[in-house]
Amino acid sequence: MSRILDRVNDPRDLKALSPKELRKLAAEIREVIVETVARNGGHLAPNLGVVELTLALHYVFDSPKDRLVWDVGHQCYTHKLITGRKERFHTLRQYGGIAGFPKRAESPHDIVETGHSSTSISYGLGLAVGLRLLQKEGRTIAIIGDGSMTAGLAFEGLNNAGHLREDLIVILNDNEMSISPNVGALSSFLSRRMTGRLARRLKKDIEHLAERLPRGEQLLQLLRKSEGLLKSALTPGMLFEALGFEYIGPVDGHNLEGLIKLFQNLREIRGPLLVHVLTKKGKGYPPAEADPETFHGIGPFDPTSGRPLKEEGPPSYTAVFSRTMLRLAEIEPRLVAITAAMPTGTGLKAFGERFPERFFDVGICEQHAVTFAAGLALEGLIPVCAIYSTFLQRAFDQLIHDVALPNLHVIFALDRGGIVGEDGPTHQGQFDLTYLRLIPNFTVMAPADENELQHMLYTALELPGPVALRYPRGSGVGIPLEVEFRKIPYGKAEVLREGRDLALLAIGNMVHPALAAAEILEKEGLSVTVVNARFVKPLDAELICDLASQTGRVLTVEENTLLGGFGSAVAECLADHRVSARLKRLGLPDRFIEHGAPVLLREKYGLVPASIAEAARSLLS
Ligand SMILES: Cc1ncc(C[n+]2csc(CCOP(=O)(O)OP(=O)(O)O)c2C)c(N)n1
Ligand SMILES: CC(=O)[C@@H](O)[C@H](O)COP(=O)(O)O
Ligand SMILES: [Mg+2]
Repeated sequence: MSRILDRVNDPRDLKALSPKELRKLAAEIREVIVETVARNGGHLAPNLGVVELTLALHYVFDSPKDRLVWDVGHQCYTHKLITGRKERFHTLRQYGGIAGFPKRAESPHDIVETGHSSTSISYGLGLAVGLRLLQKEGRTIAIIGDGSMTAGLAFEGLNNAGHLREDLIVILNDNEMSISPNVGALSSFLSRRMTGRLARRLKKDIEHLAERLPRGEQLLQLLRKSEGLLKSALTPGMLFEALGFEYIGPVDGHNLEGLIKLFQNLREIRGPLLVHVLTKKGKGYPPAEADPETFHGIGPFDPTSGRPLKEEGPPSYTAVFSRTMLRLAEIEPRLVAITAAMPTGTGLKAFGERFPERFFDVGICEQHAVTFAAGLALEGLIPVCAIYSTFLQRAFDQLIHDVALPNLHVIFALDRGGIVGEDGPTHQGQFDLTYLRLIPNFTVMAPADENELQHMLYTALELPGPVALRYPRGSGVGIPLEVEFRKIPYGKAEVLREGRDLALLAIGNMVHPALAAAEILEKEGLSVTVVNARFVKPLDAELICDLASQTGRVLTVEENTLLGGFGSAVAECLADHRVSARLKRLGLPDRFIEHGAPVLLREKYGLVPASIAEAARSLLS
């Protein structure tokens, strides 16, 4: 039987479909999404939750003339399927295939590249003003989740849009979930249950007050009459209306015909509008509905059972970080932990369960997380801020101004440093060594393996000022974890193997590939010194200069942009100490790294033993 999806090559094709056909299309789309994500991995639950919402938006609005801006963009699969990409959808997130996030190069329907949250309202407002000033036709619609709405940036956008009174429609996709259950006062405010309770409590308080006032009976009667008004004033609308938005909702985000009618009506309304849509994360696929956190972003799984196809292997760096935090918390009562809405991804969930008083999920608020940590440090606590490398970019000024300038002892655990893979350019942790290295007072470390990670975290507890340690996504190297914690000597690199011909200086997860490269070269009669640099800042200048003088040839390797990273630090060190040596730097080029399996990307960018050996040969020739 032919699918309705086969007849949809462009959003305009939706208009020819009956309500029944649209509902069937939604079911077909869910099937394709489940099947594809089960094979390739991806963001399943967020996408299953917005199938009807996406169809209704594309049915009513005229994309790309009307600008649909998806916040984060992790929920854009239905959008991709109906905007001419269904034939290539099976390549989702694979190297050379369709990206998991909106991508301008893929389609004119993808208005911006996204991956980081909470940008849609600001982007949308800019687009709306641009359309008006340049007298172009079109409406702007920003679709933002309740989790993403917790960020300051979203409120900066709302505040400005309410002031400008611009034609901007904000769709708040409220599923009461971030990746984990959504947190914070805003989340409670949005929640319908709280609204009812709050309304009842407020009514009781006012009645109590009225009883004690002169002419209180009259006031009470008035109050009883205006009960409906009071209730509506206490819906989430109150907040958005105060910010200058017309509030509509909450409405059922899975009632396709209802959504279509609503959007048709409000298409004609001008000014800033906020439509509060209630959806269910994982809708239509029972395992994802039951456990939306696991199915938020997932690797390949068995679609029948919903069970992940787990690969056996060493524990991940995240798991080792998680375990070490639990152990350190037992010996250091001042240790506290902060996550910006990523308790599971960063491995801090276990810490939160074991030490709820010492754990803080601040929402998708990296900037706040960093300054909040600074406040904790000012009072003498030792905060560990665990934030993915890519998301810490958000808090660059907070790192400099709020933490480093007052030289506060905050520890930054940067997970997902280097290549992350299938999430692509928005998520690669390719800049951290560079953006941290340039900040005064910072110590910047990267462990060679999971065992060194635990020792570095232990060491970080006693180092002065801000300390960052960055480690990669995925499995460790398989090095057994020593039971006793050990201090890493401050600013000291470690010589792992000695040789005459060349000094191979590696940082972080490039240390083991460097050792493997040295093995290859040894078989060819070339003798290489391999150094685990451990510190990007302070650099072990003495050792580096000695080795450069002895061998005359230095090869650096890092999984970071070559601009201003570890290799640059070595080049500066040699220049500053007037040591002349032939220097070659391996690392990521000055471009955004595309999506694809990490093993393919490392191969492509020359960060595997064979390429490191090849670079060493060319330096020696
Ligand atoms: C700046 C930033 N921090 C963290 C993340 C990781 N992240 C991606 S989606 C997400 C949850 C988003 O929740 P919500 O907006 O409600 O969307 P839902 O998945 O519930 O549809 C988080 C924390 C991110 N993408 N960007
Ligand atoms: C959309 C988003 O930003 C997150 O869901 C991210 O994809 C998680 O990445 P990990 O799978 O590496 O935790
Ligand atoms: Mg949500």
